[in-house]
Amino acid sequence: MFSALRHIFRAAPGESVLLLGLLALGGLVPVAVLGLTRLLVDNLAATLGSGAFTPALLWPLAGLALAFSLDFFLTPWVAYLQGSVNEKLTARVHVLLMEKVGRTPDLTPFEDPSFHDTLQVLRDQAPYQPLNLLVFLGNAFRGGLTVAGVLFLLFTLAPFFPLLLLLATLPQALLTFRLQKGVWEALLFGAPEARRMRYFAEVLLTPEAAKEVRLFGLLPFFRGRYLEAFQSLYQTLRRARTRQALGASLLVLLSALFTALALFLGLRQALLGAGGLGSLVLLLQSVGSLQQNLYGLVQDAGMLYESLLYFERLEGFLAAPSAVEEKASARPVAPFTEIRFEGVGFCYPDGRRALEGLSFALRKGERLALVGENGAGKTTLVKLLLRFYDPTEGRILVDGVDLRELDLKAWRACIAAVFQDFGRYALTLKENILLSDPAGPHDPARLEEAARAGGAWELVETLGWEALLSRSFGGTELSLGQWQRVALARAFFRRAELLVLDEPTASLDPKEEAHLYRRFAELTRGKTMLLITHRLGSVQMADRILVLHQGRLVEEGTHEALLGWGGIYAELWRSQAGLYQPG
Ligand SMILES: Nc1ncnc2c1ncn2[C@@H]1O[C@H](COP(=O)(O)OP(=O)(O)OP(=O)(O)O)[C@@H](O)[C@H]1O
Repeated sequence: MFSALRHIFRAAPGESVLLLGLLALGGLVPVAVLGLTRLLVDNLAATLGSGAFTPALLWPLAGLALAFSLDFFLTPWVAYLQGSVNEKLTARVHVLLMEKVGRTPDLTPFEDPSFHDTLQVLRDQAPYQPLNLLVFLGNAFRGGLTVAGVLFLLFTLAPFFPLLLLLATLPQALLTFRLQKGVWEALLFGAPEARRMRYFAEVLLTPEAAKEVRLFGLLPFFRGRYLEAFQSLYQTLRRARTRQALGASLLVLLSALFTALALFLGLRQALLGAGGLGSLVLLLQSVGSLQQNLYGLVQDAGMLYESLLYFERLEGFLAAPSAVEEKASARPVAPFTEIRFEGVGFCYPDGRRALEGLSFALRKGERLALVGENGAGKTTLVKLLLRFYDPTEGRILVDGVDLRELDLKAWRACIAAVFQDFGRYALTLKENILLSDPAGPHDPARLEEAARAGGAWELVETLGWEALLSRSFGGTELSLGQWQRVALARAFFRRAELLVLDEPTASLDPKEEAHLYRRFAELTRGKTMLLITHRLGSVQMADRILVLHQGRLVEEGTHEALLGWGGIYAELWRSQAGLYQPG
């Protein structure tokens, strides 16, 4: 509760306080109406037949008129403030999620299905759970004040009235609380299905798979998968909701019984002549008002509970520790002379082994190529070097210091990379390049140098720096090879000591690829480079080649030495060279 309130106040401090004030005022209006009605009726009974409008009648009447108009006046302003606080609160929740996920230094959470599930639920419900919290918290607060005020008025008639009416509603309140929890848990429990539903819908609704969907006629397949997941989630939710509705209906009987008893006792008291006429009117009105307000309160409290659970879940998610620890006393990073892998092994969180007993050194200024079949562990090695994961065995030393001891941000600042699945951002061409160093400086000469290095200068000349690279936002769409040039330019724009290129030319045409590799010596002057590629023609320019096979380092040497060795590299080379031989 406290954490949810903290979020509300942090999101919109002034508006939340104002909202609370208006709600309190709104909560007291029905109590004032009841009290004034009683006064009016009692005073009317005393002056009945005189025909005179005495101040004793006019004051309560004016009070009533004021109370009714206050109620009308408050409604739009409460809605205004609720809307405004909700927008700010929703944005705050999204920013907190983005910050948490964006600041997590490693990729481990993405391996965990429960991380995706929780994130999905938190994102899906972000547009309405904060609003629910506000509305139901507001209603519960206002309803609570009304109920307390009415109970107090009833208490002045006889102490057993409030007691009976509480008995009529309390069990229902408790049951609603318990069952609401069931619905929420079912929703969370059902989250993997919800995530699958979203995925199957996205396959059909987004452009990524649009070509295959049409060519292979995949609509029935993915629609079917979507409906299967929906049925499974729906059954779980329906069971929980049925239990809730049945339980609440049964308790209505109990509630009716106690209310009837209270009414009977009230009438009996009036018949026996205890209290004035105003007291009888107060009792009759209070029963209706209490019924309505208490039932509303119970409903609101149940919904409020669900929202509070949402915020509890959000807090847990935000507080979850990361697998890659950033040391408070991290060592600063100086330009390195050697990176050494020492008996490095790695298993992914699902237990899959990707690397084993890997030992080698990468020296400053060296151009090292990594080759190996699909799944040999090349990309995993890069992920460890960038500390997206920590090795599960052995260590990586930078000039003798364990990578885990180094300041992570400063370490990453030394590295530029083109990943296999490089980013394609719906931003301008210029922004797509300068993203590798968003803090700048972004002088035109530096940008041009990077664009030329990556082979993207032609694009700049044709489209212009400010061209928006996204069809869905009304801009231009690039071909995959053009996107790869932009990704290369981005990597070259970063002032980095170490350049990591994972299949950097996979989508380039042969002319551009050859052009790039011919200029490599110039482009990587003064830098250390790690190149992963299946195109063995291009690794000849590397100073040294490492061959990985099933996660192990099996061969190491220059192109000529490895060819002479006659091992896996020579075999890969021969099979690739064979593709270009006639016959
Ligand atoms: N996130 C992951 N979770 C579990 N296993 C993974 C994950 N990523 C990769 N692997 C497994 O680790 C092994 C090494 O994968 P890696 O991506 O490093 O290979 P690679 O040599 O880069 O392959 P390719 O040439 O196809 O890019 C593979 O068996 C792969 O299935």
